[in-house]
Amino acid sequence: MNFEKYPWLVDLSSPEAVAAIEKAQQSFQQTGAAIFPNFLSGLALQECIQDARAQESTAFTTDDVHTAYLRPINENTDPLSVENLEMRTQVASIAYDELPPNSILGSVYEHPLLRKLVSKIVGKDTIYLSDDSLGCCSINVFRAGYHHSFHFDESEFSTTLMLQESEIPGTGLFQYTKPLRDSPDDLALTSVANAIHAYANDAVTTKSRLLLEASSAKEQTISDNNNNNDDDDDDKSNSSSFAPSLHTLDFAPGTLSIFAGSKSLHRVTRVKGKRSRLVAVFTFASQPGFQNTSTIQNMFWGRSSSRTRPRRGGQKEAEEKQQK
Ligand SMILES: O=C(O)CCC(=O)C(=O)O
Ligand SMILES: [Fe+2]
Repeated sequence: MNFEKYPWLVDLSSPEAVAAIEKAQQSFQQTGAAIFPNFLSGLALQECIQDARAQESTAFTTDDVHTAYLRPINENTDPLSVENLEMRTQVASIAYDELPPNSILGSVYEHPLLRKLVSKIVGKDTIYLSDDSLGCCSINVFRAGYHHSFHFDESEFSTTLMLQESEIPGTGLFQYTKPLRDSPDDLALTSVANAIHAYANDAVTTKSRLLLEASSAKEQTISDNNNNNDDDDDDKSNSSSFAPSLHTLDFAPGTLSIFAGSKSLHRVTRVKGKRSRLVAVFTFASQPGFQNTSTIQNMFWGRSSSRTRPRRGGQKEAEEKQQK
């Protein structure tokens, strides 16, 4: 971690830390993400990039379709509903158990300070490392042509660390809406339909129901706007589609991003050029023992495992202490 750029990290109760955290909290709540440029730098960043490059060619590649909710098709709902709209994603991912046993990336993920910082920004007293032996801390590899369609994450809190940008600027962008819902039970159908309709219409093969949902959302938005004139800029709907605004993350190698992955709809646009886009994904949960479903494990790592994340020396004790 870059203690030169972020000296307040060593004391999160200092006035500097409180001010920086407050700013990040606001950004997280209003836009759906907070970023810390150069959070990792120098040799530590170089080592993470080297580990990622060493494994990228053998990482499992998914070329599959999924809904925005990353859930199986709901047979009880209209097949044309946006709930059942399947979009294509192509991405490779280096699983946690494919990283070297004592990787720097793993030690950043397990560092108690990172958890403390993320918990303050997402507004929780304590958050826990994921217990998923594949997806707790993985690296996304986006080769030329790869992209990740709009979705909400299964994991509650997502944190990413940019390692390597794609070669062609303006490609492989991480784009996200403000939080659209409070819990995974809320499908936020109208906002999701509007966003997909406005920004990813090429993904829509069967449009009729989506258009219907989007247009009913339009009516809803009009009446919301009539009742509420004090929206700030981010809340203003796109005038042509009434879709939630789409933000693009300002992402450079070493940038840490904390985003509301389970509440903000997000995607990665298609990558162009020879260099892969490499992004580490750290996942956290509000309860200990989180594991991804086997459907998600199979989709992104090509296998499923209920093994718990291996602990390094001292880690087991540190986590037990955290839970007390
Ligand atoms: O590669 C990224 O920036 C994040 C992609 C993503 O949304 C995910 O892996 O769930
Ligand atoms: Fe995601």
